[in-house]
Amino acid sequence: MSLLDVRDLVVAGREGVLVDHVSFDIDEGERVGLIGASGSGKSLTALALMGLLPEGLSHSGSIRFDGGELVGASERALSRRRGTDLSMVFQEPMTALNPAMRIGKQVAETMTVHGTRDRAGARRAAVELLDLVGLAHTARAYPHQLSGGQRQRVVLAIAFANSPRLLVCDEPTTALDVTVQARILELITTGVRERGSSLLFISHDLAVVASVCERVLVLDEGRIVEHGPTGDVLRTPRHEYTARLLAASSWEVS
Ligand SMILES: Nc1ncnc2c1ncn2[C@@H]1O[C@H](COP(=O)(O)OP(=O)(O)OP(=O)(O)O)[C@@H](O)[C@H]1O
Repeated sequence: MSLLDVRDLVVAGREGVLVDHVSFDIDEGERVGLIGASGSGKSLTALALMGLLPEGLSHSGSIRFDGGELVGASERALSRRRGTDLSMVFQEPMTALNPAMRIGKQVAETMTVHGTRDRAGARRAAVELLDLVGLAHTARAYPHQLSGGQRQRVVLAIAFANSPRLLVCDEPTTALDVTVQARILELITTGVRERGSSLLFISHDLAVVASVCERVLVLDEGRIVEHGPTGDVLRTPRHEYTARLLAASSWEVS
């Protein structure tokens, strides 16, 4: 059985259908990329999985996580899942951080809120997690005192705090300087590998997807038009849309 099994996911708003009968699954420990042009429905697919769709949008279909149905689950059940079983990293780290709280406390709170550690244990674990992302000295800093890349590393420490079974990353390096992107990608891949977590990785950057993901899904206007092992899809795209995405990208067959 797959860890995540999405069947016929539809996300709709007042203007119509935005994600159109999307189906895919992710196995335990598998790293899957979701690519597609701007507006193709990548973020809405991810937000639906997390139970975080913006107001005015609704979803239907089935999202089974470890056998349990998430569509129609109570907000209480979903928020219990978020931060423990499921974790999400967004493009802009400031959206995930509390500007008025010290970094160390934010990381520790992820664990105390979900009851995975007591306060003293969470404090110790927070220091270790920050150390792992190369930020041991920032526990007492506030988010505005850090660079964008450092903030995204804090977000990763928080995302990994409870060893999620599925990490969803939505363009996690797009807002960052090219020089720090590689570091963030490395932290994501080692983080999921060490914990045996699965990964759904959204990007419009095919080179990044090729370096991180074993399998890829291609979304076009809300529909999955192609999927398969990353190398196969990027080397010999079957769908004309994927070929166009490739032509527009800097990714080169190696
Ligand atoms: N809150 C909303 N209400 C109505 N329509 C929305 C809302 N959010 C997104 N959309 C529309 O849904 C479609 C898919 O959006 P989505 O953000 O999932 O695209 P995306 O593939 O993630 O794009 P990008 O790469 O630019 O982030 C777009 O046409 C977008 O305009």
